[in-house]
Amino acid sequence: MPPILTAFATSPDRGQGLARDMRVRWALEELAVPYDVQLLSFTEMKQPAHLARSPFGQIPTWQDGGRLLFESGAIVLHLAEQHPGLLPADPAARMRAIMWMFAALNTVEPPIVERSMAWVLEREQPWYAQRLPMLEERVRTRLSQLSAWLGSASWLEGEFSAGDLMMVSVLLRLKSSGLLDEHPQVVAYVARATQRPAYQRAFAAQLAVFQNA
Ligand SMILES: N[C@@H](CCC(=O)N[C@@H](CSCc1ccc([N+](=O)[O-])cc1)C(=O)NCC(=O)O)C(=O)O
Repeated sequence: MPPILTAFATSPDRGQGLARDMRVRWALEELAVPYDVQLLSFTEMKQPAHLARSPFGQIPTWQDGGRLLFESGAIVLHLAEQHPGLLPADPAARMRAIMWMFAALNTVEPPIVERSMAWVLEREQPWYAQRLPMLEERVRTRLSQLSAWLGSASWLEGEFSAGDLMMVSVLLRLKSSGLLDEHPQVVAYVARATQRPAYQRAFAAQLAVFQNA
């Protein structure tokens, strides 16, 4: 029985690949690991059967035989440890690639999500107009720092790794914000990654869910 990834039955992003199952799908395609998808409604995600998979009632989760994981970062790391292709063999280089996964999730993603969620939840509030510049400045700071590190390099550390996959997955949430466009080297980095055939296959698969919903 193939491993099972859980995902939204009807993604709120209309198939634009912003839900966090997308980064796991991308890793699976890069590693050529076959998998099935179990689509869940918002209601199903809060039922005991799914809470047993994710205590937070979220997607994605990963079930492979007796192994059960939640957290997209943990799932991608597990897959990258189990299959060659997303982490270097050299221990020092491997740790640097994993370091960039943490940087994506712990340093770059938080201001991006905070800005995005403020729009979703606070845009009608009187303080939103005053708060937005501060939120955007925090995102700009990380984009500037990332751009400075990248320079004209193709990837964060030589070869494409799970660190790049996670970083680009995080940056894509800025796709419609205009903030990325202020950093041409970051724009080129994201474009380079999303032109990868594995990304294209993963994107098409999750878009098909929305189109067939
Ligand atoms: N840290 C966890 C976070 C998982 C998570 O946020 N899951 C979201 C879906 S991806 C987050 C997401 C949702 C929608 C968009 N969008 O653009 O529409 C983008 C990202 C979820 O299950 N939400 C339902 C809930 O919390 O009840 C991980 O990385 O796996």
